[in-house]
Order: sequence, then structure tokens, then C-alpha cells
Amino acid sequence: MNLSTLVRTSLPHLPPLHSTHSTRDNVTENVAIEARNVNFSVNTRQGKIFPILKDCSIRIPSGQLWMLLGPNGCGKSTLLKILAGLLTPTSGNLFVRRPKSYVFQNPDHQVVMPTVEADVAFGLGRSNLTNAEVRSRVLKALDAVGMSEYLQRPVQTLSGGQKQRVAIAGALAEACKVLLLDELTTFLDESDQIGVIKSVQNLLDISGDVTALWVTHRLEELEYADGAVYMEDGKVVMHGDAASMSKFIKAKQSSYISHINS
Ligand SMILES: Nc1ncnc2c1ncn2[C@@H]1O[C@H](COP(=O)(O)OP(=O)(O)OP(=O)(O)O)[C@@H](O)[C@H]1O
Repeated sequence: MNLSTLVRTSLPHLPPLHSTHSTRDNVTENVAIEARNVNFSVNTRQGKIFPILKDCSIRIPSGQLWMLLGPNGCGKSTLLKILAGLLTPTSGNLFVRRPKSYVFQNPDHQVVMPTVEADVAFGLGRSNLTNAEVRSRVLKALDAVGMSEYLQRPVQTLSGGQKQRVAIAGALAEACKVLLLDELTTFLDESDQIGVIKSVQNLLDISGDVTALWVTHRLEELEYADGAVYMEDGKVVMHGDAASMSKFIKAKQSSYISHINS
């Protein structure tokens, strides 16, 4: 297979950079996340500029689960942190629907309160909700990630995957519309990994308008996604639906194997 035929870096039809847009073709597109021509550089100790992200453009429709894939060090986490607002790009344009929430890789960096209920309710502390409204939101959010029976459990008794699901429930309780998930499955065993992906998939099905972008380097997780972005060396080299991405990566792998066997 000729790889160049599969590489699609340009976005389907430009305009957006805001959530709902009618294109010239009268197609309504609901965009939850968009980055256009984003660059990010750091200054080295030697006073040189080191580019990390190079002209990255992505567009993710509302209500979908997308993966951000690519080899170690290609810039996935940096792009995710820029989308989360934790880093400022050197140049480029961004749109991310709000409220948005960034969930950390290490589950122990995420859950802070002694019980599951208190942890999920934590972010609602500054809201004007009554106790009954807080409890109802907490229960609904825990239900969406399959953790409602763990309401009174001390968080230190949970597995890594359960802690991550509690962290995601916390974001949902705050009515978050965009979930930015940074290699959540890195610290988890296989059953926990599948549990976390399935709970994200399930909550997207239930809510309809929550969008998730999931950073990973595990290609097998692609089967749970609607679409994916593949990066290499700070650049977006492929952007498309999950089936096309799977073909693209398989072609890449066989081309690599043929190369090392030749
Ligand atoms: N503040 C920084 N200063 C210098 N280099 C940095 C900085 N932040 C990131 N980098 C470098 O930028 C590149 C991209 O890092 P990033 O963590 O975004 O990659 P990644 O694709 O998420 O990697 P991994 O899959 O290993 O987590 C790496 O080479 C990293 O070492």
C-alpha cells in the first residue's frame, strides 16, 4: 500500500473555530475541539529555540471519542495540555468547548478526598447547588462511569482504573463538555484499561454532547474510538475516522517490518 495515499493532514473543510457552523454546502458541523496551525517551542539552556509542535491542526466533532496517537515524544501530551489551557502555544488558533476538564495520567494525582462521594462532589463546593442537587449530580456522574455502588468507599481502597473513573465522574458532575484524557491507561492492568475506555464510551453514549480526546500509544485502544489523530515528530500526519486510521497504522507497521527484514 502506498502510504502517501492515506496521509491526510488537511482538515475536511475549513471554516469553524467555533462550535456550530453552517458551511457553504449548508452542512451543519458541531465542533467541540479545534486547533489550527498550532506551534509550540521551548527555549533550551543554550539559548536556542526548540520546536515541539509544528503547525498542528485538528478538528473533533461534538459527542465523539477520539484518540491522539503516535510514538513516544511526538508531542501528544503537549498538544493535549495546550487544548486544556495548561500551556500556551507559541502561535496558532484554538477552540475548545467549555467547561473542559483535563484528567491526569496517574490516578493518584487526581483523587483528593477521602471517599468517592466527597471526591466527585469536590468541584461543586463553590457552586450554589443545594445538598440534594449536589448528591443527585454525584450519583448521575458515578452512574455514567459504572461506579454508583462505590459511593461511600474510601478512595484508597479503589484500583487505579476505578480512581480514574471517579476522576472522570468529578469532571462530569461539573457538567464538563470536553474531557481531555492523558494516557489514562498507562498505570493500569488490562482489565482496568478496558473498564476505563468502556466507561468513557458509555458516558458519551448517555450524554450525547460530551466529547473526549484520549492520548494513547496503544493502538488496540483505537477500536473504541470514532476517530483519531496520528502524530510524528511534532506534526499531525493523519487525521480521520478510526477505520482509516487503523489501515494507515497497519500499513505503516508492515512497511517498517519489510524495511527491517530487507
Ligand atoms: N518543557 C520542555 N522542555 C524541553 N522539551 C520538552 C518540554 N516539554 C516537552 N518536551 C519534549 O517535547 C517532546 C514531546 O513531548 P510530549 O510529552 O508532548 O510527547 P508525547 O508524545 O506525549 O510522549 P509520550 O508518549 O512519551 O508521553 C519530547 O521530546 C519532550 O522531551
